[in-house]
Amino acid sequence: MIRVGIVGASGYTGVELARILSTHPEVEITVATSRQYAGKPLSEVFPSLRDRVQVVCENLQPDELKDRADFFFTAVPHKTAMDIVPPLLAAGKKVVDLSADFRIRDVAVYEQWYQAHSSPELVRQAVYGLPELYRDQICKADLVANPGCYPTSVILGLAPLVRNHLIDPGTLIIDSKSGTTGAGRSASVATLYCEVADGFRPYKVGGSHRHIPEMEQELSALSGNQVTISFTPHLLPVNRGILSTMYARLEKPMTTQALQELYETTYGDEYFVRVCPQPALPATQHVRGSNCCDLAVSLDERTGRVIVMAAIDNIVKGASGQAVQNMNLMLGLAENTGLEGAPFFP
Ligand SMILES: NC(=O)C1=CN([C@@H]2O[C@H](COP(=O)(O)OP(=O)(O)OC[C@H]3O[C@@H](n4cnc5c(N)ncnc54)[C@H](OP(=O)(O)O)[C@@H]3O)[C@@H](O)[C@H]2O)C=CC1
Ligand SMILES: CC(=O)N[C@@H](CCC(=O)OP(=O)(O)O)C(=O)O
Repeated sequence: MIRVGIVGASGYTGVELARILSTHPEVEITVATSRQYAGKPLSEVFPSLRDRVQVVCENLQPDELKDRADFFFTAVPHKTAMDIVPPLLAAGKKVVDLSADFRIRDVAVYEQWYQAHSSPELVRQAVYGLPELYRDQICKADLVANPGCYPTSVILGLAPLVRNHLIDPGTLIIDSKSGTTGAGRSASVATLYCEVADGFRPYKVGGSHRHIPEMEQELSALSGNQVTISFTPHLLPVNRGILSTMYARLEKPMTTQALQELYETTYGDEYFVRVCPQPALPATQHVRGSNCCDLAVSLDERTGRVIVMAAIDNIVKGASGQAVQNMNLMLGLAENTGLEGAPFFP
């Protein structure tokens, strides 16, 4: 069995990693960290893990952690991971970092949106962990930067159109909605029950969300030209799920059938990307608890705009499930090991 460590096990992505890894046939969780819950079994912090996960939370520094596992997930806030990852890599461990710290290849852009980077040399070494785009590099990587939740839905949704220059990127509008687990488990007024339940609101409007540079980086790489997007996130009164709806003007007229064939051809061999048959549309409840990304493409013939819809579970394909998918590739395991389960519905 491969020994796996979860750094930041007491957060929402941490508990989801523990849940997925608890039934993974090739790994065992040998260490889990949390400062607040040090000394407590993880199954006491999350009773959902009772009798399934035995590990006890510890408050450990990276130097104390490194001999306790062969493979690490860092599921801590951005700006924190950049100081935890380097000693683990120096000790010869492989790491999937769930934060944003190693996702942005241009350090100056990272520093503009986040803060000064303490390990810029590792940014160059990191591979962006979207397996459907970077599978070969991920297989050889020691450090994988797991994508953000919104970018996972958006990049998978737009890749076929952008790569083939079928849309005018200047007309791209991305409208995304996320469940509240996306905001993490720390207490804050914005995520109190009364602030979220029974309502629906946009936030970080006007190009201020920090996932914008990540999406632009990947869409620009696919296009070969700079892509600049309009992106508005919204907070849904549900625990899990992201639905992104993306609009752009087609460069030349296309039929719905041609668009459908493009998506089916692009993703036909992908286990986790499911292209909905026409006229079905994706929904967050159809991917819940799974590593699936459901896509649909539609044509607005009146305006010449194409509409792409993508649904994921933000803490599975948007975080911990994708992190395990990356681990499987990095360890030479079948990519879907431990992730084969169907979504749970209703
Ligand atoms: N939630 C989501 O849908 C997604 C999250 N992500 C990213 O994954 C990472 C984890 O997210 P999430 O689980 O939601 O966050 P949470 O806030 O729920 O959990 C954060 C975890 O990190 C630990 N932690 C916090 N600060 C520190 C620190 N300074 N040193 C060591 N440990 C620390 C916390 O435990 P303690 O305070 O007890 O030490 C906790 O276990 C973040 O970078 C986030 O941006 C990425 C995609 C989607
Ligand atoms: C609903 C909600 O608040 N979502 C978070 C994004 C989720 C996330 O974890 O993004 P990173 O991995 O890049 O930190 C937000 O908008 O900031």
